[in-house]
Amino acid sequence: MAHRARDLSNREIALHVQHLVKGFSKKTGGSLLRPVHTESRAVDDVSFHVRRGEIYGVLGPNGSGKSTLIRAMSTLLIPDAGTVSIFGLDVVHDEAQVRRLLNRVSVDAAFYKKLSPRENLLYSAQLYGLERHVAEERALVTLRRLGLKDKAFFEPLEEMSRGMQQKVAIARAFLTSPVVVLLDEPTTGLDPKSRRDVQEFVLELRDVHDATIILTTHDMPEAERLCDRIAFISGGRFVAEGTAEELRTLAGPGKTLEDAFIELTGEDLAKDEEPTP
Ligand SMILES: Nc1ncnc2c1ncn2[C@@H]1O[C@H](COP(=O)(O)OP(=O)(O)OP(=O)(O)O)[C@@H](O)[C@H]1O
Repeated sequence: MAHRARDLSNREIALHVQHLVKGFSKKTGGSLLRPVHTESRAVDDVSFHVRRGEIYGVLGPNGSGKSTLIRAMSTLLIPDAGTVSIFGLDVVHDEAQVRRLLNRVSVDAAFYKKLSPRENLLYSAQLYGLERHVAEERALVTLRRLGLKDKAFFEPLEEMSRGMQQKVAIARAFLTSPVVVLLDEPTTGLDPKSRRDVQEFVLELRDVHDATIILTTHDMPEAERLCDRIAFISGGRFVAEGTAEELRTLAGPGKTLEDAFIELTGEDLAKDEEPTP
């Protein structure tokens, strides 16, 4: 399951996050007319870099800041402080150029549910300025690769399982052949077959297309299988970073990645995990 660490030290830096902070204001008391708001940091001074062709995992429990981090990296949220750059381009100042290099896949992907994957993907292709036949061919190749039957391409999305919809979201993200891919919990809630299809696709993206991938997960075996390096996030902060082996070693001889996570964050990831169907 665990793979040997690859040496990526001579590769260029694809993504560089420096002292990133993003907070949200929440109503914590007061009255209807005089509410009291408190600012809490969902991402609290996070710094890391990812090299070209690397798969970097951010592992943390519910509410630890994973999605906020992904959204800030993908230009959807403006950081309160700190910077994110993709191949030297700043995600805030060079947003249009960054969007050509990067795409995000998340479970909250918006689709026209009464339309088929084909119709949804062709609509997105039009927004991206892609030619229809190029987009259709690319989407079909990705969906077949992810194990979706051709006939599902023409059925309404609302009739599809969550796993199938997630595969369509992945195919949409790849219409533009992004060089940096942000995958926010790509396999959460998927059945074992779909989970494996998605994981194999992620490895193929790295090996065949030289993509740089940042993924968030709750799933320890997934992080060990896919990621070159892993960061543990807790309360919006990175508490440790390294290869799975380095993180296990931090916890001591004979320890698992889960032991390391509990020891370093004081939290138990297993309590969040959705039962595998
Ligand atoms: N739009 C928002 N407005 C207010 N608070 C928010 C918003 N988005 C996130 N938060 C808060 O920020 C914190 C981090 O949330 P985030 O969704 O980034 O965590 P997560 O690790 O992705 O969780 P999950 O695994 O459940 O998706 C939480 O306390 C959450 O309530």
